[in-house]
Amino acid sequence: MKLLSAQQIHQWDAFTIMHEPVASIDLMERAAQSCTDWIIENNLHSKTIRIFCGKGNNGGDGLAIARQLIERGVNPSVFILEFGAKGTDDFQTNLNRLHPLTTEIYFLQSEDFFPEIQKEDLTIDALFGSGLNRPLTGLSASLVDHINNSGAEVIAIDVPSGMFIDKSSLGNRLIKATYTLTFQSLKLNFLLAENAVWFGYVEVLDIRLHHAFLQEIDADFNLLDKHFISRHLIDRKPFSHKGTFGHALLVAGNKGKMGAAVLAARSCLRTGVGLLTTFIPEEALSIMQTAVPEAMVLVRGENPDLDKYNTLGIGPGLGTADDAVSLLKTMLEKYSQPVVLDADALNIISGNKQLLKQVPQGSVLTPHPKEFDRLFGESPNDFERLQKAIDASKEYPLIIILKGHYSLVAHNGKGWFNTTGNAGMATGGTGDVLTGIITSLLAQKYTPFIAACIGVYVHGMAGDLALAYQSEESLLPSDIIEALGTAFNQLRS
Ligand SMILES: NC(=O)C1=CN([C@@H]2O[C@H](COP(=O)(O)OP(=O)(O)OC[C@H]3O[C@@H](n4cnc5c(N)ncnc54)[C@H](OP(=O)(O)O)[C@@H]3O)[C@@H](O)[C@H]2O)[C@@H](O)CC1
Ligand SMILES: [K+]
Repeated sequence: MKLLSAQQIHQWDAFTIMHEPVASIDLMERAAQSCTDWIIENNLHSKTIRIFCGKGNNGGDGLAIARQLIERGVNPSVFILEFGAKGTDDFQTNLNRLHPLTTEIYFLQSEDFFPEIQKEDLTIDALFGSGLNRPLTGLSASLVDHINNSGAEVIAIDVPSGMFIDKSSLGNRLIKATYTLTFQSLKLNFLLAENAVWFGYVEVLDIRLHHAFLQEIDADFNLLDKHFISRHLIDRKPFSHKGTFGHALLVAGNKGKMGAAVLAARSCLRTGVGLLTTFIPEEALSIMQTAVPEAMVLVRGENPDLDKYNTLGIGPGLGTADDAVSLLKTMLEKYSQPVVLDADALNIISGNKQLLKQVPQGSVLTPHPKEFDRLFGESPNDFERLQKAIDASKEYPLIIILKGHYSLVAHNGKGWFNTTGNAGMATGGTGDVLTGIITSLLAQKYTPFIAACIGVYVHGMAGDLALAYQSEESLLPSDIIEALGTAFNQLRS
């Protein structure tokens, strides 16, 4: 699923108007109707409702919602923010349609006109939508403060006012929404942690924009979906044998950090690798052989023939001491197939940036935001970090997974967001599980990009499935590993 920029969203609107065809005012009516229906279905219409409108089409939506609520026996009051601009045509038409039905329409020319809002009221924010082109100031900003300070629940129409769709809103004056009803599809702004406190619960309302438009446009960002993942799973043929599914070498673990190696080994095996060898410190031999009897073990100091392996997974629990640094250097010098680099492997590279150039083409890096910043430099906000990940995927022939609530797979200058997973997964060890999964997929000869996509998706999906018998508090990385089987079964069904 493509994620569109603000400009593309306006083009989609125009495309639908031309090709359905539908009049612009009727498309607004449809959008407003989906909001009105949602408000009634969720039983929010019994509250005192105050609708705040700008004079663009977002405000037009607000006016249409007001009329539709009146037609359903609800009596909202409407407040129109006067900020000098002339209303759009559809705003004006809806204002004309509303006038005969109510006297509760007020124009806000200064703060003196702001209405009192009780905590128990419901406010609808239709001030600014995707047409926002600069941060809010003056009267608009004061109105946003007034609404936020009331403590009343807020439904933001399309986007919380003050929030940009496709650039950072950090430091902007923003409506703090309880719910955001956004039209047709998720947008980039809803995928970033820095915006999460402002948009509340997000519901995507289908307003039947023309699907043909999506085939025509090129999007920089996409959402991974189940269909895409299922389509790329390779069948396990009846006559296959363990050699068919590759041999992975997992370079992981150090004193006090063998748990990371064990988790990565177990998730690698549960993802279907044919053979797994772990390359661990000698003193941890019995830990690994006991915890993961399915894995073979080589101990550090031995000199493995790397050509035997279809891929390497390097990093979980490795540490960053000198022995780990020289081990990573040797691996990168000797091995030329795509590998997975995580955790301490990334931290070592941050301290030895020249190593980045030695990482084999097609390798998958899985940094969390802090690791990413150490590798590629700090960013003032989430949008810039995202852009840096995209830029790095152009500069280096690598796949970069920027981990987060919606992890981003950056490849060849484009980004794919993962949609599975939950807050319970924000705990130590889940990254090791992901490394094991992707290492396994690479060994099975998935292309690195597909391995990264399937990896993040199935990892999050297993985390979601594990919530059937765990809570977000109690979820452990081992539960994710246990649920991998169900996740793969569901993806193949
Ligand atoms: N596409 C769809 O799917 C559908 C979209 N629909 C709806 O249309 C909405 C988009 O409407 P829109 O384009 O008229 O823009 P909107 O956000 O109302 O802003 C209005 C004007 O405000 C101005 N302005 C900007 N920043 C400002 C600031 N800081 N302070 C003060 N003024 C500022 C700027 O004008 P300017 O001042 O730059 O001339 C801008 O043009 C969309 O979110 C959705 O609700 C549905 O009805 C149908 C289906
Ligand atoms: K809004």
